[in-house]
Order: sequence, then C-alpha cells, then structure tokens
Amino acid sequence: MLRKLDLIGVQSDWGASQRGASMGPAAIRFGGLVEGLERQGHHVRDRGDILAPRTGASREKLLHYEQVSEVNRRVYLSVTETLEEGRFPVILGGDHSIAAGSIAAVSKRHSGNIGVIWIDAHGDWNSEESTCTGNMHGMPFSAVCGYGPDCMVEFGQGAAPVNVAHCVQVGGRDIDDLERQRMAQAGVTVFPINMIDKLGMGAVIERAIQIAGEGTDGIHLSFDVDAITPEAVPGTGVIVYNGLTPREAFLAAEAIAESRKLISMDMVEVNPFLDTANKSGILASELIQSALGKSVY
Ligand SMILES: NC(=[NH2+])NCCC[C@H](N)C(=O)O
Ligand SMILES: [Mn+2]
Ligand SMILES: [Mn+2]
Repeated sequence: MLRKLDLIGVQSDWGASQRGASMGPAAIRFGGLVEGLERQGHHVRDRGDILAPRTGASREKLLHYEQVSEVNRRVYLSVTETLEEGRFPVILGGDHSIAAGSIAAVSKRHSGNIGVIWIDAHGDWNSEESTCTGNMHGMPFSAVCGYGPDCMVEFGQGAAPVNVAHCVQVGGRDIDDLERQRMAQAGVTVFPINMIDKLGMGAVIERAIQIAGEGTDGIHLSFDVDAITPEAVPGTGVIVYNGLTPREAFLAAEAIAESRKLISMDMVEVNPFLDTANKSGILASELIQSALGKSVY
C-alpha cells in the first residue's frame, strides 16, 4: 500500500522528566527514514519540525502544562492540514505528550470514530490527581479519550474524544497503581508484557487490531520506543527493563501494516542524548518503515 506521507517532527521534551527527546526527530531522520520510505515507493514530504515555546506556566502535578498545551495546539493544526490534503501523517517525537495533539486531529477528522493502539512500557493514563511525577508524557492516552487532564483534552480545537472501547495498550510493564485503576474503570484493553509472553505477540497484536480496527474508520498507532527492552533501545528517558524484543516490535508493526487499517502514527520518546551511536533512532526509523509496509522478503 503506497501512500503520500507527511513527516512532522515535534521538538518537544517539556512533557518528559529530562531534556533531549526534542532532538528525537533528527535522530529518527538520521536513521535513514526518508530514504527508506522512498525506497518502498512512498511519496514523502518532510514538513520539518514544530518547535516548543521556551517558557510557560507550570504546576507541581502538571509540569510545564502551558508549553505542553501550546505544542499540542501546534501539532493539532499541522496534522489537520496534512489530513485535509489527503496525506498520511507520521509524527516524530518528541516526548509522548505530543500524541494528545496528533490523535486529537485524527479523531476530530473522523468524529471520534478511530481506534488507537498504544505500544508502550507505560499506560500514559494519568491525570493531575493520579500522577506520581507530574510529567505530562504520562497522561496523553487518558487525554485523547477525554479523561483529562483538561488542558490536554482541549487546547482550542473542540475535542472529539476516542471511544475507549477501541483503545488498546500493548506491552505495559510499569503502570502506576492509581493509573491502573483509572484504566480499568474507563475500560481500556491492556495487553501487558506477561500476556505477550504467554500468548505471543502474533496473537496479541491480532486481537489489538480487531479491537481498534473493527467498526472504526481506521487505527492510529502511537509507538513509544521504551516499549522495547533497553538493551536494544538505550536512548529513551524512562527505561523499564525486560521489555519487548526488537523482533516482537517488528512483528507488531508488520501485522498492523498488513491489516491495511493504519491511518496515522506517532513514533516518540527517542532521546539521542541518552543513546549509543543512534541505535534507538535507527530502530525507530526501521519500525516506522515496517508499519508502513516494508517487507523483509
Ligand atoms: N511516555 C512516557 N515515557 N511515559 C512515562 C510515564 C511514567 C509514569 N507513569 C509517570 O506518569 O510519570
Ligand atoms: Mn513509555
Ligand atoms: Mn509513552
């Protein structure tokens, strides 16, 4: 399936606990992204990077909320332009807080009728009340489903929340207690890492694609590279040991491509300052290519 792709970089790290994910878009591009996608036959337009404001208001449990909200507003506008032109948005993070803006745009375009597959070591389902850290990259999945924090749900666009019935978390292994309760209460499906051990990624991702894809206009994939084990992805801010193998991640990406349901995607949390010879940027670039149909044979 060949597509007209728009690459949208987002130089944001205000949602994370440490700086550096703002250089993620450069690291992923340097990992051979444009060349690889063009080799596959896609038409690629690189729209460059969205910048984050340098200053803004903050609260103890919503750190840098003003900058995060403003970045999301910019991401929303940019992704909306891409969609209006009938092109497929590939958003390069940046910390994961930017998914609030990208998914808001895709969801709005489809009046909320999309599914989301969230591949991550974390739930990213916190609110101002439940967070232990105040870091807003731990909140966007909750926000796109309309569960807060408010400044991440609504940033001037008129929210069209995604129905949790079509939302799936894959690879979770570090979900906070209150966060887990909020996810269960909302009814989001979670396939934690031990379920992947038992059932295998093939079966899990097939089920995830059904939940996100059946009865919706399509699937948004939000891929946080910390889902993958830190031996393979050292370049990310919140590492959690014993994660997905790169092959499991590729299997998921390839299955999503084969489903032909993918309508947009984010690749986030690459932090080149923490990386080793751009190992994580290269893997992120290759996973994007796989999700967009690159075959190995
Ligand atoms: N996108 C991420 N890396 N999120 C990490 C979140 C970690 C933790 N649950 C928090 O809320 O602070
Ligand atoms: Mn994460
Ligand atoms: Mn995340």
